[in-house]
Amino acid sequence: MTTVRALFRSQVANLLPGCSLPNMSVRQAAIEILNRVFSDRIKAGEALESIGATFQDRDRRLLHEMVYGVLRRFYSLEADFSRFSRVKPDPVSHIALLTGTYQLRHMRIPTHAAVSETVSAVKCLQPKAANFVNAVLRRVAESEAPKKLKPHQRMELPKWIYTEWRDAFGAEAVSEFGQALKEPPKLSLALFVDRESWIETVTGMGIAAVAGELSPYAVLLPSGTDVARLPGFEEGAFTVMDQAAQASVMALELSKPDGLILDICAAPGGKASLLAHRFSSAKILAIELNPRRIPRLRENLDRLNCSNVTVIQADAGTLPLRNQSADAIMLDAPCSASGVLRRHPDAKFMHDSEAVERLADVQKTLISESLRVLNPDGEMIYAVCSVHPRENEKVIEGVSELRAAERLLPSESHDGFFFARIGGSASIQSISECESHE
Ligand SMILES: C[S@@+](CC[C@H](N)C(=O)[O-])C[C@H]1O[C@@H](n2cnc3c(N)ncnc32)[C@H](O)[C@@H]1O
Repeated sequence: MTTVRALFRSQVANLLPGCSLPNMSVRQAAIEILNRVFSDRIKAGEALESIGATFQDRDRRLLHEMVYGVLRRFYSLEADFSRFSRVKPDPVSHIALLTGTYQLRHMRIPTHAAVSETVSAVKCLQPKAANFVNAVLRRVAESEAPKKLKPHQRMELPKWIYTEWRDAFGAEAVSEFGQALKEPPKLSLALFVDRESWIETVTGMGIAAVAGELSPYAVLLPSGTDVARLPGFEEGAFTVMDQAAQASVMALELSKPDGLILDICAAPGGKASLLAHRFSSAKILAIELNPRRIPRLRENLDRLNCSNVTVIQADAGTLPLRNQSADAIMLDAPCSASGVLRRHPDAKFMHDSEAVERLADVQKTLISESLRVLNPDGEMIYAVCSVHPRENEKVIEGVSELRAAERLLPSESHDGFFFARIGGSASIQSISECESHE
């Protein structure tokens, strides 16, 4: 299978003198960031944070829109310009054509500027390709967007994801939620103060805020709302968290109000903060493997006034805890993030089908280790922000004492999410054992 990464692997842009930071143009920076995402699997947010920091506000917003726009619309953009290119473009030209076509089709930038500025960026990065990119973009500008696209291009999904979802959920359902995945999401908050009066205050400021239906803590605001300007930000009145993720925390039951809850795979702390507010008499242990993510985790928990949470750095595959010592567990396992593509469209390019298999193995290991430390009277939630059946029901196939499982497919008002409630005395039968009993 040709993955996007294989296509871009061969080349990282070699910058010419005068083309590097701080002289980089917005288009050049967009090409550089996208190249890092496609070839090095650097997260778009991280690349934008480092390269984007050198730009003024207006240019930074433009850069953000170009990068995320290309990531969201990659497949239709590629189908569009490919009609006018007889040769396979080199990596820099490929990304420049995606960026130029995005500006022409989806941004209110005059045609002349979209083409010439993109070509100038190519002159810096790959001078020999400038004429080619210029010629193709001119043809795109003179033509209409293609009327016919393949289903995976229409849904802006890699072909393997489209096929897997079509087979699992049906073409109609995929086309419905695929539409939601293409658009930037609403801002979803978990609010820790009185919801009704906060919504009233925000509505009074001219911002349309509504209560979310999946969690009593959820509030939805228009996409692009500036979080820092909302009342109570500094005081920790809320955290940004999709309402589907909140629903997974709301599904957890704790039999002993002052019991010990483990929040496994905790950074940056969204679910830990909701657990802390929902179970204010409980002791919560937030466990995170990656030491680089721990300062942000602590900072968030401090801002959100979660004094009942202790953070530890540990591998959830071998927890430093005694058997049956926890009363409840929230396991938010690492996954392919296929349910949050509208928020993180770069996730389409980070994982291939084989990676999903490897992630499913990790998820099973973490469930098994969680069950070791869980009290038989307690319960755990297994949660992932992916809707691939291989990371959902397949992972829990051999688990006994499965109390409930829910998959929320992405929609306009929430991300895609899966969570399962598992009883503390559950055991795991391996898949091969299940098969041999059939
Ligand atoms: C989906 S994110 C968790 C989001 C978090 N629960 C929240 O609500 O904000 C997954 C996290 O798991 C961490 N992680 C991955 N493998 C882990 C392991 N073996 N043990 C502990 N943490 C792990 C990652 O570093 C990452 O921070």
